[in-house]
Amino acid sequence: MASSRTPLIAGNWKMNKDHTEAIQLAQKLAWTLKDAKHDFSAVEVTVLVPFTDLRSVQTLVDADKLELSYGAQDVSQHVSGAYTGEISPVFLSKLGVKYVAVGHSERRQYHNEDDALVNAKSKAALAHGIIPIICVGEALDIRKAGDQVSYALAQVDGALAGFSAEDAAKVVIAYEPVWAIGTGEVATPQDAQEVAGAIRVRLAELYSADVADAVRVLYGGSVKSSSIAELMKEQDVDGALVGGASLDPEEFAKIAGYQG
Ligand SMILES: O=C[C@H](O)COP(=O)(O)O
Repeated sequence: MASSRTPLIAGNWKMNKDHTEAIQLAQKLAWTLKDAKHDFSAVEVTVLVPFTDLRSVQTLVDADKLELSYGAQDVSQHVSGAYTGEISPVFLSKLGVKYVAVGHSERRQYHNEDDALVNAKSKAALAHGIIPIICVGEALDIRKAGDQVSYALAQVDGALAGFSAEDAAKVVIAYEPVWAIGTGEVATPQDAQEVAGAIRVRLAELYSADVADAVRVLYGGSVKSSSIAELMKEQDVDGALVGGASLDPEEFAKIAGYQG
């Protein structure tokens, strides 16, 4: 990755860990990172936790003055009102949330989220000071057809429609090929670079070289401590969105410490 961007290692806990388990996991992660003398200014670490864990994690982070940041896995595009079951970006902001995953493939698949909704949610997050981690990536049939780049770029175009350059520069984009999520089948570093590089070129076309340079592009899909270092050698891969391995604090801390 280029040195101007701070790498981000984000753990997506998905629908795992209740609020008491969340405290234990976040605490264990913080201790493990501390023991490893993790330099948060060199590699940022965040955990995206279930909504019901946020208050507990916030309390722990505040009480222990942890450098670990935290976020949510989804957000409503609305601020308030008759939207049963939705969580407002205002609520997340009040809980000190730094990041929110938007358009994860599991949301797209199980909740029919489309690019227009991803766009609206990303705008809502940014409007309340929360950085969206916008997820894009192709299913296996699209990869087999060789259309992975055009597919991901269309998702990026849709997610960023109407964004100012200033707002676009703030987002994080996670390239997560669906066929690599939870399957143990990690994309090769070259696969990750192909799409991450194309996303950066598109950002330069849509906005400017400065915006393209500012945006962090993560790779996600079966990332482990054994695969992260090679992925991070790629010029346009600026970090990882880690699912299963983020539930093991020692493994996740090793991923975050990939340089060491
Ligand atoms: O958000 C994370 C991704 O879906 C990757 O999950 P995974 O590391 O379990 O494959």
